[in-house]
Amino acid sequence: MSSKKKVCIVGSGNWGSAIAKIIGANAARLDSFDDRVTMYVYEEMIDGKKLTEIINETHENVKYLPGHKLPPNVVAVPDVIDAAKDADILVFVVPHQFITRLCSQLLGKIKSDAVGLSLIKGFDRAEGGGIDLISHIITRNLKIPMTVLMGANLAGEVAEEKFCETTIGCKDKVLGPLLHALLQTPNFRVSVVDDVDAVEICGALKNIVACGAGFVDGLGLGDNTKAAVIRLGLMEMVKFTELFYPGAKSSTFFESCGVADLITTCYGGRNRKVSEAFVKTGKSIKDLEDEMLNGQKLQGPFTADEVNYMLKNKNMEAQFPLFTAVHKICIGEVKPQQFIDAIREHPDHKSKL
Ligand SMILES: NC(=O)C1=CN([C@@H]2O[C@H](COP(=O)(O)OP(=O)(O)OC[C@H]3O[C@@H](n4cnc5c(N)ncnc54)[C@H](O)[C@@H]3O)[C@@H](O)[C@H]2O)C=CC1
Ligand SMILES: O=C(CO)COP(=O)(O)O
Repeated sequence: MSSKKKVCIVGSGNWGSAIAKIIGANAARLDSFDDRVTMYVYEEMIDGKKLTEIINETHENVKYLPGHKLPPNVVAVPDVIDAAKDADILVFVVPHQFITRLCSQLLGKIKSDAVGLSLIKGFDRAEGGGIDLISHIITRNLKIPMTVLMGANLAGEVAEEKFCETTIGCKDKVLGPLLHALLQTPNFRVSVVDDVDAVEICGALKNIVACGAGFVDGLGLGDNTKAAVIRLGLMEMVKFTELFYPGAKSSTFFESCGVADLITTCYGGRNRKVSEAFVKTGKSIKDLEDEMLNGQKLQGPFTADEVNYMLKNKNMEAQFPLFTAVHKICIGEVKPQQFIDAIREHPDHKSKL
């Protein structure tokens, strides 16, 4: 890598724009980074004008993070290859359903010694009936080493610079401090751990639990019920990680990427909000996503589907009743009113004497 690292943010949605505020300001402030940060923007027209032009003229992503100025050194680029080709550090932050296509566009077009940081929460289906981590997909497709950043980070609050924490998963002792410097601010406190896969798995799975929390709210059940759903969801997250990714550290669940992200998403996230409306209105998740999120994308229902694909193939649905119920409710196979019945006999309720 060259001495001043060039950074490209691949994505410009709600979280992509919030993190661009931090990365842009730190890159301008710190000698280790090139001032100019490119941001790949999936082009769309807003009131007859290109979103990239609006961002470059007003320094505001008026669609996905209105009301917040991006640093002027963050440059919106509509072509992902132009945005990424010179970068030493690629920060991936698109809804997970778009990553495979983006990788195929970038293949062979980026620096061979570039490194990646994924902020993407989700999985994809793998051949053979399992699932793939998004960072593994990127490494396999682009042949670059990957790190991840996950945490209790609702984008709007991060953009407002309210105090919070986050977790970077990185095994490399040189790269870890560099990424820490690129991301940390007085109000965005970064811990770096080496349990990379577990950090990412936490970030993906909590979105399924958040849908369950939304069902609880839609059904008018109380805080105790939501706490039970959060706890049972956490137990399933731990079991899933232990079974399918052995070697993960239990301490990772106590980082921001674990229990803290689970809590914030189950109270303030989009998956919770849309799942509540799903119960109250009877409309489909897709229609509600379109109506309520102005182009932002839900990750929870897709993630529940991907996880269920694997659990079903392994005949293990019964061991994960909460993940399974959330999926079946999202696809309309089970009524939301049956959610509590689905977790009433949870395997975690057996006597532990
Ligand atoms: N929003 C949040 O509070 C947080 C989100 N995340 C994660 O970050 C990732 C990205 O989320 P957000 O930035 O919030 O995105 P978002 O939910 O705002 O999604 C909209 C973005 O998707 C882009 N898009 C739409 N169609 C596309 C296509 N065909 N190809 C490529 N891009 C397309 C849009 O241009 C826009 O940039 C997700 O995995 C999410 O779970 C993580 C932490 C916080
Ligand atoms: O991941 C998030 C907060 O850390 C955002 O969650 P939602 O996608 O449910 O808004």
